Amino acid sequence: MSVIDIDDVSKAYGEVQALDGLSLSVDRGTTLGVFGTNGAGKTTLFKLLAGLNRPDSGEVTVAGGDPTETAVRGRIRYLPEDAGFPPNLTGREILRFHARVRSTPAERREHHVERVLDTVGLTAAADRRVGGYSNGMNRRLGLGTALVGRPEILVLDEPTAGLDPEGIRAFHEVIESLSNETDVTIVFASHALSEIERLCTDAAVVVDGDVAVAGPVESLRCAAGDAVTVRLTLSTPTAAEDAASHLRRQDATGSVTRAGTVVEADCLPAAAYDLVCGLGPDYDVERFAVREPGLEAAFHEAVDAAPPASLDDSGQSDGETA
Ligand SMILES: Nc1ncnc2c1ncn2[C@@H]1O[C@H](COP(=O)(O)OP(=O)(O)OP(=O)(O)O)[C@@H](O)[C@H]1O
Repeated sequence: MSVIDIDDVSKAYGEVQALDGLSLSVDRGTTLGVFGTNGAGKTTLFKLLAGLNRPDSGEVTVAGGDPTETAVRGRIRYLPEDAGFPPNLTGREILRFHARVRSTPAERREHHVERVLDTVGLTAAADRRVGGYSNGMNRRLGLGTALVGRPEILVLDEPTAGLDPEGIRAFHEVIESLSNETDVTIVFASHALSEIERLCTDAAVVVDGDVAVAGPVESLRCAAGDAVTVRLTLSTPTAAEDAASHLRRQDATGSVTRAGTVVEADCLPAAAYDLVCGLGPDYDVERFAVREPGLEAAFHEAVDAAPPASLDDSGQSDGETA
């Protein structure tokens, strides 16, 4: 059953058409990754979902109602890209405040705040002023505020942007446990396709204010084609060029490229290991790996298929501002 329905929605900022007839429906319990080019309209879409803006035309329905209505908005949590907090308050005080605003009963408030701190890994830093928090800690606190009061729908705008690998791992663990253990619906924007492949059941590619392609991650991956890329590392550039020439003569290979000691060849999955073995002992292959087609291929297909944005006299595309 769908919990988000976006029907033919458009939104402009002056001359800039940020969303252009976008439609999308999201089932309850889905973890949806939204990705696209810069300025494609993701943040604009998220603000509509969070009830912070209204569309110029079309309809946005979240949890059965209009997200600009207070009762519906209370079921949604939006974490913007640049969530900021009063620097003099501690993490615990900020979460307490959110718990109070969201009507968590007084007798359960402290316990709830404690649990949220634990979930986002901020227990040790709970009583420090957030002015001294690192960027990663700030992002985690932002996620914590979004989790207060057990929301039904989480809308997270690039929550891992600017985080170090440890911060990204901590965020991934929170999202994985939320999607495995609850039926919360999570919509998040990311430029990291590997993150979407790892965490999401579904993905949507937004291009020029519209959804270019959407569906289960697995289907998008399959639709992106069957070819795998075999990546070989040889001991010298000369050896790599010899191996590349050998591979180019094989019927099973598609495109073959070489850069330094690395050779990449496209082929069907079943042919990958035969190709490597076929190089035989004459070629000193130091390493090899097989990369499967992923969302990256689906993304490029969607972007390439979208009609080009028209250019104005200054040479800027009409989907961008200076
Ligand atoms: N308040 C605003 N005033 C004017 N133009 C805006 C405003 N907000 C967004 N835009 C424009 O609308 C378009 C869509 O912006 P939006 O922020 O939704 O894209 P995005 O996909 O989130 O981009 P990014 O990946 O770079 O964060 C862009 O051309 C942007 O410059």
